Amino acid sequence: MSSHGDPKPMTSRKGGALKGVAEVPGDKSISHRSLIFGAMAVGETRVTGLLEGQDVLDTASAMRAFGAQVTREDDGTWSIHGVGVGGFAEPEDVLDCGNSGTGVRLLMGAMATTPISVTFTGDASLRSRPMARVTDPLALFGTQAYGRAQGRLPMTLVGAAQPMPVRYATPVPSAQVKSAVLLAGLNAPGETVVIEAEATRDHSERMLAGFGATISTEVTDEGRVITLQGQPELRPQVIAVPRDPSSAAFPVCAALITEGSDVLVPNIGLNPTRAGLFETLRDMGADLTYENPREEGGEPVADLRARFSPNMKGIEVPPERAASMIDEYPILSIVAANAEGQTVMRGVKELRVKESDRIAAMADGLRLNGIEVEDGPDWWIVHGRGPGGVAGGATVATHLDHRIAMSFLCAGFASQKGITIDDCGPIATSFPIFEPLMKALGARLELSNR
Ligand SMILES: O=C(O)C1=C[C@@H](OP(=O)(O)O)[C@@H](O)[C@H](O)C1
Ligand SMILES: C=C(OP(=O)(O)O)C(=O)O
Repeated sequence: MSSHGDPKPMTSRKGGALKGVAEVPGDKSISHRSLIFGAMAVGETRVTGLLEGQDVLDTASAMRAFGAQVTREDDGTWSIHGVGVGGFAEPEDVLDCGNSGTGVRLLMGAMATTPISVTFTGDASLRSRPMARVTDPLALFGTQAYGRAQGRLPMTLVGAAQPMPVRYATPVPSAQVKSAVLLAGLNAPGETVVIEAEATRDHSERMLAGFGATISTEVTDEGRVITLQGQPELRPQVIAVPRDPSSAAFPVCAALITEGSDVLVPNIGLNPTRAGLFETLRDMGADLTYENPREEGGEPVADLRARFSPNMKGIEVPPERAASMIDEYPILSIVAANAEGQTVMRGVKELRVKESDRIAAMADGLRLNGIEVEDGPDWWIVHGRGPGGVAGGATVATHLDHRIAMSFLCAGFASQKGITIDDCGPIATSFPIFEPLMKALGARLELSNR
């Protein structure tokens, strides 16, 4: 939904320690994929723990527009009656994917090899993001795309009537691009191959195998070579969505920087393609432990315990770790501001094409609140001032970006004068219970008057 209400400024302030158990919502990436793969299976897929954030709800609406039956039961279980690979109907209206890059790019892939026309749009943030990274490889299947200049939404895609399978090496490290090509490959005869030089989150590969597709990954000199056999019949699944490590990052990091804190964040997936932030925090000297480590649904899972860590040191984040923590750099930079010394983040130009230019948005907000930041096209350096070193006192522009909003609210808990963000509305895209969850830990958050 691109209709976004009036901006809602919010202020966070230093209160007491954060304490308690933080039960964060379901994983956003796995939630989108549960709905999309469920809609492409034949029969009923049942999903528990689905993230009911706006991004995922917009994908649910899109699946209904494609002809799948998607319902939510009173106990919170979601039921998807799929139409099968190649079975999508042509939506009668424009598909509004709201704020969600994952939603729009995966949906483009999913319809690209079915002969229907679909027009996609989104909010002001999504309309400014690059789509050619997806429509270029989809053109190899025979899909046509007509959008605004520089491949911007709104954009109409005409699915290929006689798709050819594709072999494609992704030029950017992006699970969205990889997944779009694999989804398109589902309805192309023969083998579709995606090659990625750097490993990105592998939820599509794992879930497609679970739905009965023939898919394999081989690690070669070129990188990861993923091969999918086209035109499978996908079998419906029962899916328990694990909790989102990208959402867990907020209570974890808030606890590390807020004096006296001790927070348990149970049941977080530690898939190595997602867990880079937690390794980085431990490298900085964070008191972050993995309790009760176990396997669930084939994924490593643990309860994260984060305690106030007054001795954290800035580090050079290994660039090869970037893809496994790409959404976590904004909150990492807040931890970096509360650590001693420089934190250097390189190889992160993808941050410039997220919901906002995240390097610019974080650098601007940190500088306004008393922290020195240097930045270049694909790198930035935060000069930490140690525990409690963020002065605060300024209002930060969040640019329709949920992660910028949550990061600065967490910064406020450990700041001297508090921090105001111009709009907390976008938080509902990925973490609709952020405010009550943080307040239950003892955080001071209040809607501010304009
Ligand atoms: O595939 C996914 O579910 C996602 C992939 C990442 O985007 P890119 O593929 O653009 O890096 C990430 O930033 C996004 O939040 C979710
Ligand atoms: C980049 C993100 O999401 P998307 O690309 O789906 O909008 C995110 O959630 O941080």
